Amino acid sequence: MLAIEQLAIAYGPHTVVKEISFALAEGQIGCLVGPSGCGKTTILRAIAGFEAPAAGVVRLQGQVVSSVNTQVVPEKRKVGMVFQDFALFPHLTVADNIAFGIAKLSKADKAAKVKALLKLVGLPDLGQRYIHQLSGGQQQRVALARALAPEPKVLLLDEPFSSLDAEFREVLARDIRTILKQLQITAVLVTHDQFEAFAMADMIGVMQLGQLQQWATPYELYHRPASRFVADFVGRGVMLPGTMLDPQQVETCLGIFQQRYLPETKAGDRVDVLIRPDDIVHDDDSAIKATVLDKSFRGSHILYTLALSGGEQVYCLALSHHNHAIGEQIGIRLDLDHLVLFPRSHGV
Ligand SMILES: Nc1ncnc2c1ncn2[C@@H]1O[C@H](COP(=O)(O)OP(=O)(O)OP(=O)(O)O)[C@@H](O)[C@H]1O
Repeated sequence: MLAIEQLAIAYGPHTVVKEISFALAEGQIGCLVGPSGCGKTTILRAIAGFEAPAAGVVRLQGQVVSSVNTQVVPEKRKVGMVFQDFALFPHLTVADNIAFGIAKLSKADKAAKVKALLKLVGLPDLGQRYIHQLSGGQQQRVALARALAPEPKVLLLDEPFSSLDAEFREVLARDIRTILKQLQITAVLVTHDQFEAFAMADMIGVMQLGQLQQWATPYELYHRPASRFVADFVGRGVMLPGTMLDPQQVETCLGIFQQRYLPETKAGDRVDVLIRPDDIVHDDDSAIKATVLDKSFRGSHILYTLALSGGEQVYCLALSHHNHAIGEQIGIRLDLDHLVLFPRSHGV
């Protein structure tokens, strides 16, 4: 449905998007995350037709809509957009805002469509309100309905939830995902918030300095980050120093761990092992003890920051009835499904 192939975009002498490729099938939701200025919005603008590529191709439904030689105008692309600031018209009612992009339809068709969209986004009775009479979340639902009214094939969402409370953001992201899946709309979301990306996306692209570091499912990104940058950017975790005993075993202060054969490593190599909070299990019977440095209550779980005997710090996500005080020693063990290793960065 949407394919980006070797896309490069430059502003004057600065190439801000560098040979990026990814694809989404019909109804799939992709998400671009990365630090500020890494080129996420520029990619959305290229898909919408507002930026021309310096190299590469954008395809929609198999057809080239952007290349060095081709640039289909935005109105002809069947691409809808939802922005961070909603860009709703304050002097129009909710219903008129939604009908804005479907002026060509008959009055009856327009009314029927607006009614159906209001129902779809969960605001069936608010058509006659004005925008200032709505909450931020309701306004964002109206912005979504307005973007969906012309029946786009692809929907682009640029930080659509960033002005909403963190807690509410995830709920709205899940609701919008359900709506997009119901309509089988292909969508690309740009966000700073990885939890929002996890809640919404089938595929996530992590960008850095105009390059796509990894394009993968949320599960793969979290558990098999392709680079140290992705490992640091996605999810919480620490790098625990380790030494390779052979290409299949690594020794750390938490024990010796087996892993799949890594031909590029040899005995004696120093590595960093990625340890996520859910890799460390609280276990009173374990001989390995750690001191609670900090704790953060998360409802069902507590996120502990622990100091190991050698001074290294790790996180541990424990069920919240395992309630321990700061300064207390608790037993832990490492429960790794697979190891993620990177060459030691500082040569320590
Ligand atoms: N119209 C423009 N002219 C020149 N440079 C631009 C223009 N628009 C964006 N840039 C630059 O291109 C780079 C990528 O910008 P872009 O807005 O795509 O980043 P982003 O990842 O969306 O950032 P943010 O998360 O802060 O919104 C930045 O260095 C930005 O300063």
